[in-house]
Amino acid sequence: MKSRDMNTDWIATARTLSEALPFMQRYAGAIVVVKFGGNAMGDDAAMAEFARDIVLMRQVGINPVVVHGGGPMINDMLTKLGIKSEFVRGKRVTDKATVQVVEMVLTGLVNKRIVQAIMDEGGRAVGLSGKDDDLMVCEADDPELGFVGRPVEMHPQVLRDLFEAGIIPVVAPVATGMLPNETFNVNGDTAAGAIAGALKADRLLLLTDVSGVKDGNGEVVTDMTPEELRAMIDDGTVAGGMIPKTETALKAIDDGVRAVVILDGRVPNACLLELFTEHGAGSLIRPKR
Ligand SMILES: Nc1ncnc2c1ncn2[C@@H]1O[C@H](COP(=O)(O)OP(=O)(O)O)[C@@H](O)[C@H]1O
Ligand SMILES: CC(=O)N[C@@H](CCC(=O)OP(=O)(O)O)C(=O)O
Repeated sequence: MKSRDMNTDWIATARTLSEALPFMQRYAGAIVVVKFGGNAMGDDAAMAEFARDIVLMRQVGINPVVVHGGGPMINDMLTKLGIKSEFVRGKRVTDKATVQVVEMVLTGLVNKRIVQAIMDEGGRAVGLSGKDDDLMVCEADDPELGFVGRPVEMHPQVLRDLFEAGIIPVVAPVATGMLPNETFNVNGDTAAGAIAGALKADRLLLLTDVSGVKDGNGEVVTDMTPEELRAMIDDGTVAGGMIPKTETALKAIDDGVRAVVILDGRVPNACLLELFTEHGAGSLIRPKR
């Protein structure tokens, strides 16, 4: 197995290592689900850095699960194939031809790129989709959206088995249905939330291409309750791709996830900054204590 020296740049970003250690101890044994959005992925160097963070999380005793997106990569392939695509409320309208491309791109190109990056950084990763071991079973979300799935049944034991074996699961948001041969395209945020909820995860980190949830003045709200976030969705402050993300956050908290963070995945060491520093990163959503 290939192995590289552990990168410790983030320690320079964290104020001191002594600041990070208590957080590392606090999170030992924790389940952290990380949604890695297509817009947050960046180039090979950024991918390697993300993978290094995930491997470091595992090395300090966290059980990370990576759930990825890949919207821009699906767009590229659909364009090459001359298939038009549109989004309604942040979700891709998905016909039969589109769902085939989605499965091909997400479970093939994108999933394996992330698995390989984690392996290159000295971790152990296994890629799967919602179809594997029936991890995520869906039904149609909305007739207007075609083969877009809403998770209705989760079987997360396969993820616990992988934790036990020291393996980092990397999940593509493609799912099976209740009927034979059904395939559903699931929004990556929705899939990450369903997985985090099924595992009652300690943290759900939603990595995206903005620094957090912004208020009407464009300022990132660093700490909010589910009720405050609901109000921002209802008054239209939250729009586009941020809608499924924030709806996911609210549902995940309802399902028993302790806290959700929406943060900029393009920032170096974003996950480590959030988990292992006092100030954290992005927008933290958690119930009032
Ligand atoms: N209130 C808001 N705060 C932050 N971003 C918002 C807000 N409302 C809409 N957005 C948009 O949501 C986008 C994030 O969603 P999306 O592009 O689907 O991300 P990803 O590909 O990472 O899942 C941001 O780039 C931004 O343009
Ligand atoms: C139903 C739906 O919209 N599915 C998404 C799945 C990928 C995804 O969520 O990618 P990002 O996280 O990069 O946006 C899509 O087809 O684009």
